[in-house]
Amino acid sequence: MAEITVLGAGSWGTTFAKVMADSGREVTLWARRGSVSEAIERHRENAEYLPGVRLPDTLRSTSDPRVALDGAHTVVLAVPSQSLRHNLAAWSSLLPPDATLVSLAKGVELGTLKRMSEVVVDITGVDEDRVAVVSGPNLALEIAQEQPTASVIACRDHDRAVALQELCTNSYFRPYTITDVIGCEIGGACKNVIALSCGMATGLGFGANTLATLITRGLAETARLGAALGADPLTFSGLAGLGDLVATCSSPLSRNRTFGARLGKGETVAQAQAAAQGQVAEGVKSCSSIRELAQRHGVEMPITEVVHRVCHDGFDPREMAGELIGRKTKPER
Ligand SMILES: NC(=O)c1ccc[n+]([C@@H]2O[C@H](COP(=O)([O-])OP(=O)(O)OC[C@H]3O[C@@H](n4cnc5c(N)ncnc54)[C@H](O)[C@@H]3O)[C@@H](O)[C@H]2O)c1
Ligand SMILES: O=P(O)(O)OC[C@H](O)CO
Repeated sequence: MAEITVLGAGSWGTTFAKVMADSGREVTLWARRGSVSEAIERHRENAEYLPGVRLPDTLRSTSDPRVALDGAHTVVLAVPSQSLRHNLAAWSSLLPPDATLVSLAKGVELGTLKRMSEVVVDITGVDEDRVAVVSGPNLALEIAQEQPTASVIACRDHDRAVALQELCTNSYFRPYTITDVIGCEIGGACKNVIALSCGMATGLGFGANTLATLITRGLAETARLGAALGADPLTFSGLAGLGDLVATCSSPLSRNRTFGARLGKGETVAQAQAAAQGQVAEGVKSCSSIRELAQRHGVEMPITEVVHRVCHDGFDPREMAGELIGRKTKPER
């Protein structure tokens, strides 16, 4: 049906489909619910996720994955991390041979502790050179409003990353390429957990010093995990590391930061979950898988540890500061 297919019509899937359509490409967006694809076709709007954003006429939408995937040379996966395996298993036989598979999800799978590109390889059996990852300071609504933004495309196959870069470069979206898939994915997954901690700090009434402390030490523990997994340390000072961390930890648009702020103000996890209205705050689940991954590799991640305890063990966010500040003193690096 189109040269590019985006599977998942949430905030980011819809926005990334718009980015590629605005880059002059034919894009089909698959939505789980027929009502969403019909509304996009009829009204050029995905009102639930991006109210007020007009979608380009060249962006088509369907709820039939067979129709969506027919003839695509690039398939973009835009469903939440913990549902990727299940969804991809259903789509696997429909994937066109040789298509580039692009992951937008930022998380680490519970149980397997795999990054999203590893899940893609696991399910489809494709060579890892065919899998690309997009990450960076990319709050969907700002990009949908065409605010200037940069991003990173990571793929072990540099030529494939450049080809994808050409497909999604336009007047408001500037993607860079890298080959460090591990660093890109670890940066994207960990920043959600650090954003939860920043949200908690904000909800508790703490100011800029606390936020800067969490962002900087959050970056340090993310980079430690990345190094243990074989990432390039420089990736963490780039858009998929520091860039995404700063955007997510500072913006009220971030679902993770917002979720954390609700906890900091005294809401329960269930209340914060209900307030999210089905939109995914990936860090709530990934704090557990990242913590386990860190333990497996002997990496210390104290902020992730505390976030996990708040989200899953009933730890009171008001105790968070004492817990982190009261740790044994040590050199900065
Ligand atoms: N929203 C952003 O600003 C943004 C930016 C960059 C990356 N991301 C990442 O992109 C991924 C997708 O995020 P999003 O913002 O589009 O999420 P979202 O919550 O807005 O929507 C997710 C989409 O997946 C569908 N979905 C939800 N659960 C599903 C399931 N179990 N099976 C099949 N489909 C399901 C929803 O119907 C929706 O279409 C996440 O990993 C997120 O971290 C989001
Ligand atoms: O809304 P969040 O917290 O899922 O963050 C969105 C993007 O990942 C920011 O880059």
